[in-house]
Amino acid sequence: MKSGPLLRAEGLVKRFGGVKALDGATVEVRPGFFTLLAGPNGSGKTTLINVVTGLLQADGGRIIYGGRDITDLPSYERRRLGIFRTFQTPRLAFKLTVLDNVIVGYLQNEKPALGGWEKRERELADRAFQLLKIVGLDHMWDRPAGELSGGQMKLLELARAVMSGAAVLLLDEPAAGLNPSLALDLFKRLRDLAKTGVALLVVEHRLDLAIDFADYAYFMHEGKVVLEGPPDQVFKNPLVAQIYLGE
Ligand SMILES: Nc1ncnc2c1ncn2[C@@H]1O[C@H](COP(=O)(O)OP(=O)(O)OP(=O)(O)O)[C@@H](O)[C@H]1O
Repeated sequence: MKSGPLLRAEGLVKRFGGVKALDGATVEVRPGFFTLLAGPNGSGKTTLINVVTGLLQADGGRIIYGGRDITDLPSYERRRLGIFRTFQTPRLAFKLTVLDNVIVGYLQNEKPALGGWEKRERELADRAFQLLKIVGLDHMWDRPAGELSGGQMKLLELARAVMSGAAVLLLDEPAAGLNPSLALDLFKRLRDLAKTGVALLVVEHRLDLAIDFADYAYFMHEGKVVLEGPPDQVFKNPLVAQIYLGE
């Protein structure tokens, strides 16, 4: 059974002086779905993510999350409701272990009651370990996070975000700087993470690399969504080549 959208950004408009970075873009993300956001340089992908997280205020359109209009909510409120983004440079505690970095994600959000703490600790460690398995870092659980590679740090950050209660995760070019084989591995992990029920919206230039892993794709051009559908169909559409060639 397919679930409905958890978040819908509808008719978004964002201007920077004379530039319309977003010109009526509409996207939806669903729990359990890896949704791809592609398009050439300057097509508005990063701006869309910034508007959805509340880093930028939209000039038009609205954002509906879990049935609620969150267009005017500040970014920290959106985060509290479960809308997370990751940053280019992972924000980790490099001296703490990989496992503790995931657990810290939970503790940042909630302080369990003192009674029953030991049981709780066990549960949290189990949950954190499950997430590490999904992102392929379980074998590194007791190593300091600072020993991970760049790609692994990104995966750890995602596991921590899910542990912190992320329901929607927005990722801006997570595979930037990774060679194609590592990028494929990352996308496979992202697909597995989405399957746990989180809604992923991932900006990626290299549409062909993500095709086998994403469930749905949007293709943007000049602030608009010009194509959407199954990733392989979007990629095959002649408009994609035309737009990239015309860049
Ligand atoms: N803070 C800003 N001030 C002025 N113009 C901006 C700003 N941010 C983005 N723009 C402009 O808005 C348009 C969309 O930019 P955006 O960064 O969203 O595109 P993008 O698709 O993410 O591109 P890229 O793939 O290069 O990151 C571009 O023309 C860009 O120059």
